[in-house]
Amino acid sequence: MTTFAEARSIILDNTVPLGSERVMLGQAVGRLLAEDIIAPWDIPLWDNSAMDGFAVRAADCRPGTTLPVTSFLPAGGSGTIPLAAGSAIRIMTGAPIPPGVDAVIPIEETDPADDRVTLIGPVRKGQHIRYRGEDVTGGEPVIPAGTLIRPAEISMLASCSRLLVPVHRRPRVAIVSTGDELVEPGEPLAPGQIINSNTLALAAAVLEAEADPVIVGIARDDLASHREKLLEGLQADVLITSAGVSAGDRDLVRDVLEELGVKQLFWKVDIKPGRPTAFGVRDGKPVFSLPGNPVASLVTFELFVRPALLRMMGHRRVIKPTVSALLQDEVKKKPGRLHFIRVQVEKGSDGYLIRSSGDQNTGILKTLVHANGLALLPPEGDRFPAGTPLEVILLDRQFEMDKP
Ligand SMILES: Nc1nc2c(c(=O)[nH]1)N[C@H]1C(S)=C(S)[C@@H](COP(=O)(O)OP(=O)(O)OC[C@H]3O[C@@H](n4cnc5c(N)ncnc54)[C@H](O)[C@@H]3O)O[C@H]1N2
Ligand code: MOO
Repeated sequence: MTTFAEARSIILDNTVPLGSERVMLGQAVGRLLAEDIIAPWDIPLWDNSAMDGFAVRAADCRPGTTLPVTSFLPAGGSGTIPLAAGSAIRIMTGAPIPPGVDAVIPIEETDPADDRVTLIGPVRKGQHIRYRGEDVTGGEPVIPAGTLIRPAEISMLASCSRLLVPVHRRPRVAIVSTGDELVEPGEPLAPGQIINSNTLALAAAVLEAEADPVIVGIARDDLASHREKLLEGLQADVLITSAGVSAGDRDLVRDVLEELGVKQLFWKVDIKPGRPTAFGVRDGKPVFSLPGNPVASLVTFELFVRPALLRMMGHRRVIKPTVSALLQDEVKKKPGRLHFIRVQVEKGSDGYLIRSSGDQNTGILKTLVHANGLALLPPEGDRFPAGTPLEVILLDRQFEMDKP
């Protein structure tokens, strides 16, 4: 059987970043830059004042000197009128430095009157001037391809007037749930039927990974319905199916995917939950077949699908790091498989502490609701006493935030 590490490397060996598209600057946050950005000009574009105050020639200035104020230069003023020797120009932060000026005196360091100003302290040549190009030189690479665009990158792109930003495409991720027993949430439930929670849960997981979910609907347990829905799903960049991948008589997913040209690269991974997971490709498109149990389907999304989506969006770091945490109460399992148990993580004074969030049966969804981490129980062990250090995947980091 495929090990967890093998499964993950098969998946990542078969996913590549999608091509690029151009998006409006205002929509680019959270995307991954697809090209290097080169500054088209110097930033700032001209010498300008760093303070509200007076533009002067340092050589004219001594403590106690009074200079006539000849004009006023607001930010956005053109700053082309030269400073006459022995005078001062009232200047605002951001206004261009007029010819002849070599220092700016902040208003607090002066004694201003209507049309003149008296200086209080000494003035150093060059003080409070922001020089052209001191931040960025035109032609300089300012943001490399592959960078996650945050508000800081938006600010730099705006300063370069890049209104259309080249970013990696977000994968469109088709979701097909399978099973005759499924009814959509809100519909009346006949005996034996179950509510299709996986479609919306997986769509939410896709959204949380910042990709675009495409809900295809439910494939019923017959070949025609499977063919129709799976073929529709294969039009997207990624296909995720839910259920119908274990050993049941009606588990048609893998057969129909094969018929539709999907090459299966593994089926069954040596983990719990999530053993029946299958993965394949069709013309380079990844196809994930996740188990139907709601817990197994979300855990396998976290372990296998999310890293692949991140890679497709251009992320270079795609695997959540694990943290080490001390188990607070004993847990047991059957030896043999790697288990991912749902745990509650908290921060103690000496590091992370974990305890099981409840019944670890794959059918128990509540335990996932109450969990904020998945702890790895190594295959060989069967008893993990309190105090055992375990690796934990943090599902969310809310618990690390401080309360006001
Ligand atoms: N003989 C074997 N039986 C099973 C095996 C096995 O290896 N041999 N594996 C078990 C494991 S582990 C899991 S997990 C499940 C996964 O099976 P499938 O992926 O084929 O899923 P189903 O059997 O169709 O459904 C399992 C379970 O999940 C519920 N389900 C299905 N779809 C949805 C949905 N969209 N929303 C909510 N819940 C859903 C379904 O009703 C079943 O209760 O197989 C074991 N059996
Ligand atoms: O592995 Mo199944 O995925 O236990 O529920």
